Amino acid sequence: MASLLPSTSTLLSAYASLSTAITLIRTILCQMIPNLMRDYLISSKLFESLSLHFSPNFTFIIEDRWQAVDNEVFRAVEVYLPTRISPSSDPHNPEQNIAVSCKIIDEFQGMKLEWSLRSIEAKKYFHRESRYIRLTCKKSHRERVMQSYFPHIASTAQTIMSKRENLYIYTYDDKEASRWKSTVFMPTATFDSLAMEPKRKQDLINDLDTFVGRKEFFQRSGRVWKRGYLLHGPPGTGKSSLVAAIANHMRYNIYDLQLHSIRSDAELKRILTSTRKRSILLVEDIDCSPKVARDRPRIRNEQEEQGEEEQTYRLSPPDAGVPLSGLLNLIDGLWSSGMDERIIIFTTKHKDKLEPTLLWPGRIDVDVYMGYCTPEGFRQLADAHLQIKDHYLFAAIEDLLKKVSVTPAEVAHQLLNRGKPQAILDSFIEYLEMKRNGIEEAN
Ligand SMILES: Nc1ncnc2c1ncn2[C@@H]1O[C@H](COP(=O)(O)OP(=O)(O)OP(=O)(O)O)[C@@H](O)[C@H]1O
Repeated sequence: MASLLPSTSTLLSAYASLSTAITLIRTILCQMIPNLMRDYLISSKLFESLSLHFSPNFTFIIEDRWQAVDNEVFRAVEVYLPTRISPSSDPHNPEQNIAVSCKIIDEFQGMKLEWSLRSIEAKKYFHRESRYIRLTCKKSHRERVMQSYFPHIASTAQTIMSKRENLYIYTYDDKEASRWKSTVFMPTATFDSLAMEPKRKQDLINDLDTFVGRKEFFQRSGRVWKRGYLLHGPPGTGKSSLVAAIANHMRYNIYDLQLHSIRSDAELKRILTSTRKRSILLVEDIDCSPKVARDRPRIRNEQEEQGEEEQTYRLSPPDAGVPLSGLLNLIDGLWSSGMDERIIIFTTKHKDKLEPTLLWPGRIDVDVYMGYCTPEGFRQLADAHLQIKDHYLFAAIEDLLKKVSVTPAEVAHQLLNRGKPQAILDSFIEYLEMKRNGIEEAN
């Protein structure tokens, strides 16, 4: 089994030259490597590279995780290397794996670079297999590797990732492997297909675009490079569709965080730190988040005092997740320690039920209300579903929409009926009239 750890004697003999090398590398990093790549390198455990003192070669070790956090350098290399294996490998598939132990030779600016992927089996059943990548080059090339080759890998990987066809949605799997599980996500919703008041839609798009381009602004002003959105409104008004449209627009993957499936703050911290940059952390229906977890002993005491049967208490799961406040505190702390370039989206059907702390400035930057279908929204939906921009029945429909609360989901459902536009619109008018009569009867 491969081991990352050199023997004590190797360590002692290598120590002097290694510490000099580390100082040198740090200097090179600070002076020559672009910010983005420098972040990558510093966050990786690159400085722990093992260099045999007398060897003409220098070996970098890049681990897949560093202090329980996914290593961005490892990720970039993982995306870059398949493009060096064969022309037939699909550069747009970020999940394409490199075989363990296979050697890949790359050439860059006259340097020969030898890569190989290794894995270390889990020693205990609750450990995970870890992987690391070795890059060997001539010792004399080490500086150029740091100065030019790693930045080249970072920019190539970033280009590939931004052009990739697939987006991924990650869900946390606490039963199988206690890690995020990815599924290809093909969002059909786009900003074009979304029924939303045009100005609000454009403002939102501008806000997202501005966010991407403002890394330096955030750094200069000492602010953390992240953006928080709260989407709220009744069911079926397009909150999930808007999340998909945002992911589509940004080409960001989504991490769908189900608070009830997390057992402790420590677990939450671990999985949050294993999310990747340029992604959306989605926390849906936050008004339903498990607030009871911390309060459970108190609830039990109250129940016991009230003489309720023990069975009532047992109906609630033994460990129903961490409360939203725990998530918020953790996110504040993590974001201020380098978990930047992320979007976090909260959704709720009941903004009024939210803990006021969630709405603190800095946590939510943009508040988006998704409401019932407006005449303008109806026109957008009719265009998307029936490919018609105008019709003599629109006036009657728009008039009814001002009197009846109908969600865009209901409208979309009605417009999906089969038949000619005339028949579909007639039947939609009937539907609206029935709803209006229902409301009037109830009144
Ligand atoms: N604003 C909208 N524009 C276009 N389509 C919409 C809109 N709102 C809803 N829809 C349609 O209705 C379906 C359900 O909407 P969606 O799941 O996005 O609503 P939601 O507000 O997230 O609902 P919930 O709160 O119940 O999760 C969507 O798949 C889409 O077809």
